[in-house]
Amino acid sequence: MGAGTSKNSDSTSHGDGDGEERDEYEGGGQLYVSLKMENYTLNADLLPHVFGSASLVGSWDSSRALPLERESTSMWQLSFVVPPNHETLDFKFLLRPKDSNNPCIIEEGPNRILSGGRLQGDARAALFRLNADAVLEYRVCINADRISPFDLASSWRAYQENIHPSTVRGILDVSMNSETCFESSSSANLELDLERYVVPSPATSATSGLVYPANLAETPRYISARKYSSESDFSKSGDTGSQPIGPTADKEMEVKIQDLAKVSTTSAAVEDKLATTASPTQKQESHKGVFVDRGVGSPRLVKSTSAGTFADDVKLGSGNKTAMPAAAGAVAAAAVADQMLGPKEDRHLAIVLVGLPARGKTFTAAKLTRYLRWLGHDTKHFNVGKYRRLKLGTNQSAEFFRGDNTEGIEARNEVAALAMEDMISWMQEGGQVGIFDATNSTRERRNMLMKLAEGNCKIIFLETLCYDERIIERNIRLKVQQSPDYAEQPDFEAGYRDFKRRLDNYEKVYEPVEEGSYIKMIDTVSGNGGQIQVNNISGYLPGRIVFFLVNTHLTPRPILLTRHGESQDNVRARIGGDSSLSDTGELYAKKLANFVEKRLKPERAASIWTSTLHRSISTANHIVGFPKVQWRALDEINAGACDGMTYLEIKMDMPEEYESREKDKLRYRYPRGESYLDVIQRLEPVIIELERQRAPVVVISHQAVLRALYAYFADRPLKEIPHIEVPLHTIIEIQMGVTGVQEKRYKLMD
Ligand SMILES: Nc1ncnc2c1ncn2[C@@H]1O[C@H](COP(=O)(O)OP(=O)(O)O)[C@@H](O)[C@H]1O
Ligand SMILES: O=P(O)(O)OC[C@H]1O[C@@](CO)(OP(=O)(O)O)[C@@H](O)[C@@H]1O
Repeated sequence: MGAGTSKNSDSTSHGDGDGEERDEYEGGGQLYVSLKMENYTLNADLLPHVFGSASLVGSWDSSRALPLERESTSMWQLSFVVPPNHETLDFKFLLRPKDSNNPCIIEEGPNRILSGGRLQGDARAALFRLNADAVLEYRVCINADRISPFDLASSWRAYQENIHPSTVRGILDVSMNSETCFESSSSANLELDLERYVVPSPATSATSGLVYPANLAETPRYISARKYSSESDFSKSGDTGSQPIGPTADKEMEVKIQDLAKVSTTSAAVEDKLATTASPTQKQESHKGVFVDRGVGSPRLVKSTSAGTFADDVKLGSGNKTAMPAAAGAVAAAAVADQMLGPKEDRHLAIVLVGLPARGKTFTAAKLTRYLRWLGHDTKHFNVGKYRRLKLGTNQSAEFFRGDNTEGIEARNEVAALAMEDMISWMQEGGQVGIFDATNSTRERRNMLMKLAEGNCKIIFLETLCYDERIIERNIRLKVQQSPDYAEQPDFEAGYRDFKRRLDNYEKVYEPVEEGSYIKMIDTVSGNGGQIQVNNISGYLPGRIVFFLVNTHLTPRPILLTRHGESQDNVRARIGGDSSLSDTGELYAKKLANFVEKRLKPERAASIWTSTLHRSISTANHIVGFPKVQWRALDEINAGACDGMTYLEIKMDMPEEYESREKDKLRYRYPRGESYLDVIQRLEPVIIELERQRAPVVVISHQAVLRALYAYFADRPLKEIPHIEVPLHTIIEIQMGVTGVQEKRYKLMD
């Protein structure tokens, strides 16, 4: 943190403290409430919560109580900030059973009262009556610290210590203005109805939340466009155009999909074609389940046809199938690091999902694919369900999935082998990471896959386990709604019953992964953090994948992306620089503050992230009540020798530079500056942090940076990034949720 201008707070924990400094921070102070509960007799089924009189803690509605987060095996904690002029806060702890059918258990005794920033009474224990004979006791520790905005920012900084935000020109790198610091001019005031400002999102917007992610996975090779019939997955998902729907939909696949309206071939022809794609050997071996206990990372991997030279291998994004481009020597360092420096077997990596149905495998596969592609790793998602539907149709009942249905097992193994063969062929052409998405729930199936992969790629199993019945129930319902398997089942309840039976069939034969290299995600979406277990994982890319998975979760929250208000340099059409806002930009800053206040009011906590440049920091100036964090990583693309010039000046004075950039804007690096690929690499920690945050975040940054960030959420290919439209004075709201990402745009100024 910058200059230590904070005043020390007077702790009022447990009602201690004389309160003489009560008014010290009035008008500027905050009350930082920190709650801890400790109990050594582990009862994982009861989750500590707090509820009380303020809406922040649910207005005495136990269903809206705030959960405490697990800090260690025995300790739970929660911190929140109460506005400076808060009224008395009455609250109580409660234990919420994991099984929602059981009632909450509210602590015994009177309400706890926090008044004028002081806690009344000294109850250091919370007693919960489980039944007539049993009482569960938690040790509690409550701190209510009146602190200056600077202290609050400082504690925020401590919490964020792994972010390394920078300090610039004496401005605190983390700050918080707690009171309105601008006169609300009528022109800056927003109408209360935010919907008025909604503008349409582009056709390529972030819509994964609306599309079942399996539909966006790879389509089997060798199916010529003619072979698509109206029975295919694409027609099920509502696509009738010449391209599959959704942002990632098979953009680079060899098969071009024609206008479905013009295609008359039947699904039988597709089946027929699919049936002939498996090699005879593969067909014979597909379900034998020969046990190949070879672990992973077979030295034979280097035999892959594409494992020849580095230049042959490197493909930045899935668009460029040639060797390294000449464009100004630009290279996405991380995208090639493992290929150049890492172990050879990392060149082709298969992440093989394992798990019962409705455990988030396809969701996780799609998300991981998006992340790795964005980083520049050539990655494809192979969904065996999609292969099955294309080969066998969508109307397989639960019986088909019985563990003793030999025909069903054979058919399922066959489509799995087909998908695996496609994946390996693609890797041999230079593909780097294949995400193989199926239940793969028996050892026999996994052995078959390991055998197919032998000498071709390294396999890491990624098992998703979930023991939270409420989440499983929610997932089942989502699946019945979303999966093409039930697209033709008009009766939801009938679909639901069938899916439950399918699940039972899988459960009977399920064998958790214990072999080879694996990552297990255990209850990672239950809200308590869950666990990630890893076994025999090494290498650059696997490490990165684990780190990504550790940080992602499903807590719904919005991420608001906006450029700074118009700057003086924008008016003069000069790039880069560090100018202040124009009058129009100032007005936007005020409107933005209004917008943020209105939009995020219902949210419990949020933070504002800016770059370290004036125009970004000033755009956040009027936003009050939320911590602000400056990130150097959010600074605009560094235009190096061209900084401060207009595009016309560059064209006239540095024509070669201008032309190089025109030719390959993604890879072009300004002399002594950056390329878009450089920007993407430096934004990776920002993406991880955005994934990790559970509260809303407002990112006020710059055109190039926002193009890169937006591309991650909207799953846009690398090559499109420098051309994505990110207009001034527009807010792109990315809603992260249990079905994926959705986008909404607001334009605040005409
Ligand atoms: N790690 C996870 N554990 C449990 N549920 C998850 C996880 N990740 C995502 N989900 C939820 O599971 C829902 C269904 O996921 P899906 O990927 O279709 O399941 P599967 O492929 O395992 O059948 C998703 O919409 C998401 O809300
Ligand atoms: O990559 P291009 O299309 O040049 O866009 C990036 C440019 O956008 C600008 C405006 O022209 O960003 P900013 O949002 O910071 O104002 C320049 O500073 C920056 O160099």
